[in-house]
Amino acid sequence: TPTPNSQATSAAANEYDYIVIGSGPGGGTVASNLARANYTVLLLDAGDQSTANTGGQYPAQITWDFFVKHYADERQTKYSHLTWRTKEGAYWVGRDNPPAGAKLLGVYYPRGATVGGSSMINAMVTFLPADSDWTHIVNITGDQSWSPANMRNVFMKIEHNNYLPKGTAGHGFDGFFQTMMAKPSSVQNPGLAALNAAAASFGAQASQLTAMLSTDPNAVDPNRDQATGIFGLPSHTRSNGQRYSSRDYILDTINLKYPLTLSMNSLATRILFNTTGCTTKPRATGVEYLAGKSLYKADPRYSPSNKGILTTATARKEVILSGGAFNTPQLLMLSGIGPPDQLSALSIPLLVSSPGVGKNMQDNQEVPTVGQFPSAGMGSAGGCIMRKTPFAAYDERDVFIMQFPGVFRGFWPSNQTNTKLATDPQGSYGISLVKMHPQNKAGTVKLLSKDPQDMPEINFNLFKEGRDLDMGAMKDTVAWARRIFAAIKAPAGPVKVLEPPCASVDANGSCGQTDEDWISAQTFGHHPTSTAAIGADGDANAVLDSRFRVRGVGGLRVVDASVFPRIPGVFPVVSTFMVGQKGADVILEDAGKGVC
Ligand SMILES: Cc1cc2nc3c(=O)[nH]c(=O)nc-3n(C[C@H](O)[C@H](O)[C@H](O)COP(=O)(O)OP(=O)(O)OC[C@H]3O[C@@H](n4cnc5c(N)ncnc54)[C@H](O)[C@@H]3O)c2cc1C
Repeated sequence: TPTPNSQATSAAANEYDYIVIGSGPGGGTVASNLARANYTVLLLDAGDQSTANTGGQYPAQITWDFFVKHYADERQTKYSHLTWRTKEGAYWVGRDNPPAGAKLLGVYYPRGATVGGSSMINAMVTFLPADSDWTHIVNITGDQSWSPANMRNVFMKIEHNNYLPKGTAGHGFDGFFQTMMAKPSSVQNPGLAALNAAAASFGAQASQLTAMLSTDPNAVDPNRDQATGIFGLPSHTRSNGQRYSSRDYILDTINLKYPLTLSMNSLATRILFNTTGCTTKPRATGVEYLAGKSLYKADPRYSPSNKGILTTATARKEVILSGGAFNTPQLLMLSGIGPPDQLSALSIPLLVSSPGVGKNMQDNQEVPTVGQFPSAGMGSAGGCIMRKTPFAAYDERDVFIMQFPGVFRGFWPSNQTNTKLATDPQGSYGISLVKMHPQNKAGTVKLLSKDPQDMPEINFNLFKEGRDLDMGAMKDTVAWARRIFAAIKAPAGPVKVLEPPCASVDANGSCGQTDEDWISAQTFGHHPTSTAAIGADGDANAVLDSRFRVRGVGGLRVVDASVFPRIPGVFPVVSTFMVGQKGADVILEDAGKGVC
């Protein structure tokens, strides 16, 4: 455990140049960079430095268990892996016939709550967004520093590439963010059969497969966002495959004796303001937090007797909020910045009317198409597939696909007690689609109480907006996956398609409305973004300006996955590390200018 750096605490106790709340890819990067510029920084995280990461599981030591809604109506009850709390206090997962007296919690949605945030529990896929995601920010704000070319420079600045020859265009080799892409030496069935069928669907030959699986999807290429087919899959790992997260960057910064103080087990509860600190608007002056372990109710180890010790810290310059897409809007609202109706309903004094806080939430929707091979096989080929469907919103590729033995149906607590929960038969194989560029921006994070230890209500309101495009692309890809399975012949095949279930598939592989109902019930996600978004001057829903400043106050910025007006690409983590870097750069540019 690192000890606070002696330089960090200056004359006044608990007073720093900057205070950063949350140590994920956004906050961990911004805090480390500010400290590396020799400013004193306090980094608060509600979690600690436990290392219980067993790959794929979500251990209590490092995870917050959120339970979310996909819909506000009865469609919510159709998901087959709903989580319930039994009378005895255990988790029970399933849809039908829960134990008598069990209470429906919702759809399990884990988040990393530890030093390193969700970059400690995520799947580490490192996939740059489309250029148009950056151009969108330029278009709405006029800030050219968000141009795709400049954001590529930001990526090159942070990246420490471990898989390409040094000097490869568009990549960085001297940054902190470790990336790696394994190149397959051999591909075996059943993955080989699935990939060969996929390659053929793009008009490619089986002999090209190994080369395609080694193709860098993050290469700088003007046609990248149109390119479809099979690619390699980079991850944020070291050259030996070990996870690299913002925790590593934070600990390196501390070990190098930069003035970064890491305060773990510290749940921020409110941002403190001097209401006339910037003459006409309030100025953030510090943070109130509860010191103690497992204080948030999403922490599976929470106990009502955990009250914590109320503590304050002062920021001489600025406070940076990086709690992630659920907790950043919660903390803004607890601090009086948010939709006036919600705050007044909970008697929270309104500091700034900001109706966009907790709105605009987006997620990349996933769903597997499940086939059953005649014999079980473990041969996995890795890599990924990109498609462009007729429903592409921005005339760019719009669906990402992974395929592997076994089936990924989303998340549920591993310590659940339903012994009858269906398991997949031998030979099951999932072709999992991830819908990128979702058009639905109707997700919300709303306060349920003014108690900072409570979880907010999280509702993705799926398919409420842009249904034709989002659902159209997902249905189109399910039909494509059925065609892939149908193309696999002996000896690897034939493959029986189990899901989505269908009595009568049409010639194209579609099951029409039945597919639509299945997708609507069984889709899931884990990339929430955009709940405190950057937007144009004059847009009432723009919580931030293009320099991450919270509108209506001085001395407060948001730097995390909440800031994106549009969810970036198919996997948000690399974009969030980039935002951490960009955030630190603009804060340092502004450091001499005063915060008002
Ligand atoms: C299971 C899973 C798999 C994923 N897989 C991928 C993937 O393969 N590729 C990809 O690109 N993305 C993936 N993601 C998403 C990605 O990890 C996130 O988008 C990213 O980590 C968001 O970074 P962030 O800084 O916004 O917030 P987070 O990483 O969520 O970090 C927020 C931090 O803030 C702390 N915090 C919150 N509230 C408070 C408070 N009040 N006081 C103090 N501390 C607080 C939390 O403890 C946490 O450490 C995955 C996410 C999950 C959960």
